[in-house]
Amino acid sequence: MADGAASFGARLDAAMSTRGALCVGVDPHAALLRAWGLPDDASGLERFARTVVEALADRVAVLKPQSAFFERFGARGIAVLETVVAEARAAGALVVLDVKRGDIGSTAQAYADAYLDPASPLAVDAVTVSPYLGFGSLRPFVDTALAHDRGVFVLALTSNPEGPSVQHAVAADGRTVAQTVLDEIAAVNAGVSPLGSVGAVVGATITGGTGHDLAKVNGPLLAPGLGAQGATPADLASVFGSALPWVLPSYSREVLQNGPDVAALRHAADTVRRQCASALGRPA
Ligand SMILES: O=C(O)c1cc(=O)[nH]c(=O)n1[C@@H]1O[C@H](COP(=O)(O)O)[C@@H](O)[C@H]1O
Repeated sequence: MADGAASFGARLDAAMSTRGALCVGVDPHAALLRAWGLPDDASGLERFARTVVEALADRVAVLKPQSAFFERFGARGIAVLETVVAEARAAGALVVLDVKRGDIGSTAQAYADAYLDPASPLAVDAVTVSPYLGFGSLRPFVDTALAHDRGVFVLALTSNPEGPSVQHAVAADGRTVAQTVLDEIAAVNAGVSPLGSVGAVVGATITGGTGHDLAKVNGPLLAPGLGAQGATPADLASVFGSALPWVLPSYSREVLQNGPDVAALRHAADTVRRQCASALGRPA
């Protein structure tokens, strides 16, 4: 454990206990900026993202900005992202930057330094990463995260319909590609209590009993795909089975479409948090 702080897994576990299991994505789609009456430029981006932070950062466990929506405004967009990350963390939310990185090891280290070293201007609590250059290529992310009490969420069973063509492919030893990813995560998290700092991304849309062993991951299971992509809290039990205690449900558009009214954003987040709590068997 670094810096005398608690591990990301421990901080997330505590946040899910005190604030409830909910991640809200900060996804400033152009269409949402329009719907909020904002210009599709860096000033509109800033108003949008800071309103979400004002509404939700003091009450939800996790905020998850989607990096591309900030990057599309260049340096000004990145400056907004830095502000949003700092304000969200100051208000007590954990920040997971959805940036889906993955590269050869030497370059992966530079990405890890950019997002997971507290000395970086863009340091966050955790990032999303892609294992499809081989799980071993993620070692710099995992090592840097653990050294600084940060986390990573590794794409395993993504919510998009194209995912299974790669992730359900069967490797030489008979496991699916996704199961090999889940097993690698489990190995990193083995023996860690209360929760490992390496999570898996498992879409709530992955219904139909895929037979993957999620319970032994011993880390958080980020579950996007709820709301706008069609999955509902009622799907969580069949997708996650005995792994329900580790599920972190994630919504973006379903909540964001209620802005810019702060009270309406709070009400929407509270509604989905309660619906998910009931599905996950957590206190409301
Ligand atoms: O890593 C992610 O966050 C992610 C993984 C995945 O499998 N599916 C998925 O939708 N996401 C992200 O989660 C968010 C979903 O947004 P909504 O569909 O509006 O709730 C987007 O920012 C996606 O990029």
